[in-house]
Amino acid sequence: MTEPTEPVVALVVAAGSGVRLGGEVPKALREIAGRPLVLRSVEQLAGGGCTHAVVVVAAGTEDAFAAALASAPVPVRLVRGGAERQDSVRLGLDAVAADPSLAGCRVVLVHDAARALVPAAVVARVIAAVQGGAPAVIPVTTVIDSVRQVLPGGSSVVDRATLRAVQTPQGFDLATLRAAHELIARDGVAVTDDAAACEHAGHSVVLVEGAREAMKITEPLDLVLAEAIARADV
Ligand SMILES: Nc1ccn([C@@H]2O[C@H](COP(=O)(O)OP(=O)(O)OP(=O)(O)O)[C@@H](O)[C@H]2O)c(=O)n1
Ligand SMILES: C[C@](O)(CO)[C@H](O)COP(=O)(O)O
Repeated sequence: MTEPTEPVVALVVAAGSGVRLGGEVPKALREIAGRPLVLRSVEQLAGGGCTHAVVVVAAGTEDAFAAALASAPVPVRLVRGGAERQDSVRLGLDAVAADPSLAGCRVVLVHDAARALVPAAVVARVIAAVQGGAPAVIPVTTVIDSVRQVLPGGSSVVDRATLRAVQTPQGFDLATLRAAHELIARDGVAVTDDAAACEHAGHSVVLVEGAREAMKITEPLDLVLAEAIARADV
């Protein structure tokens, strides 16, 4: 008899409002070439090896998200989010831990719905690194532009060779990430991503190669670019 496959859960945070993008609907429901960002994200995560998705959404948007995700390739559970991204992640993690159908899950990937074009190969790299024993894994890209640090006294060049831009999905050992989120909540620490929560808890972070297509759709120009990438099937 074959062993049942261990669940690999994609925790997709989609409870933001997308103020910088503008528009009437939540950003994750905006479409690229006819398909909502949130659906594209779940499809890419499934393509890379995730077996289930927990999608964190704002109160009152559940029906719209359920409709947008009706054709998702893996089982999807919707969870209500919080005021800040880290609150949404923590609430999603609580739902993962409480869900009997996800019992035995050790690997969780936290992903911004806004990074809808992440290649499946990036997802697979992140999963492989966590399954290989890393407690926290993040995809990164090099920085293309020259970078300056601007301070009240003037500005100075920062050596871009030492810099990396951080993307999602970020992959974790589930118990490690839950404990890290409990700790930052207890310590009142604000983080911009989940790797930083793990570092606060004393864990080291492993970097894997990301991809430019996994850019975070944030401003109107990003949506134009994403549309072109999706139609060209880059
Ligand atoms: N309280 C929040 C805030 C953000 N997010 C999610 O975190 C991801 C990264 O956030 P960002 O892309 O900056 O989205 P918004 O916060 O929606 O953007 P804005 O700041 O322009 O309103 C998004 O997928 C967003 O939906 C979330 O789940 N819960
Ligand atoms: C998680 C993230 O996308 C990594 O780059 C980023 O930190 C999200 O930050 P935001 O402030 O919600 O845009």
